Amino acid sequence: MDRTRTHGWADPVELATAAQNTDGLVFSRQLASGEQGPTPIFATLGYALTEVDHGHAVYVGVPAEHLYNPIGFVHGGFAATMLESAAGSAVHSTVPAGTGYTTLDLSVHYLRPITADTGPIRAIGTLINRGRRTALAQAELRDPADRLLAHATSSCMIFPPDA
Ligand SMILES: CC(C)(COP(=O)(O)OP(=O)(O)OC[C@H]1O[C@@H](n2cnc3c(N)ncnc32)[C@H](O)[C@@H]1OP(=O)(O)O)[C@@H](O)C(=O)NCCC(=O)NCCSC(=O)Cc1ccccc1
Repeated sequence: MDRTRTHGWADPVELATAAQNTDGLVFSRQLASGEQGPTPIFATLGYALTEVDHGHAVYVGVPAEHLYNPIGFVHGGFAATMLESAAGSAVHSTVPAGTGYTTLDLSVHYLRPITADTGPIRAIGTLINRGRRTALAQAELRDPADRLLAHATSSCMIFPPDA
């Protein structure tokens, strides 16, 4: 083996405790500023939350060799993971402190291959509908030329404090 990569991350239990006790938009902004994290999955794959507002979130990732599948390009799981994060954060930004949420489904369309030459990619998540118990969001994955690489829709379950 001649290729290696090292990375670090924050204690996931401390992160989850902070997430549960903090307003979703405030916590997401803390992740984006670096006040919280790095989140283990973000650090492991190499992407980060860069921008968040109510119902809107942007992640930036750098496709690289460590993300390749055995057939010569970036594994579809990387795109799906970034899209799930973006859609999930769009929902998370709308939940008050003490309210949990989790992804119920993720439907991904892969439109263009991603390689180490693609450059930094952005996953832009947008809230479509927010009910009391479920929320629907979408996310677009775009390359530096703003071409659509992949698209996802995702629904989330919301857990109010008394649920
Ligand atoms: C090819 C197609 C599926 C269909 O295309 P269509 O809808 O008919 O549209 P069109 O043909 O117009 O192409 C659109 C644009 O794409 C470009 N392009 C196409 N092919 C190539 C190429 N070979 N190389 C470079 N570029 C290529 C093409 O030039 C065009 O760009 P342009 O407008 O000229 O600038 C396309 O949607 C696609 O590649 N999606 C991404 C699929 C994907 O990444 N899946 C996830 C990873 S799989 C995985 O990990 C699973 C696994 C796990 C473990 C182990 C093993 C496996």
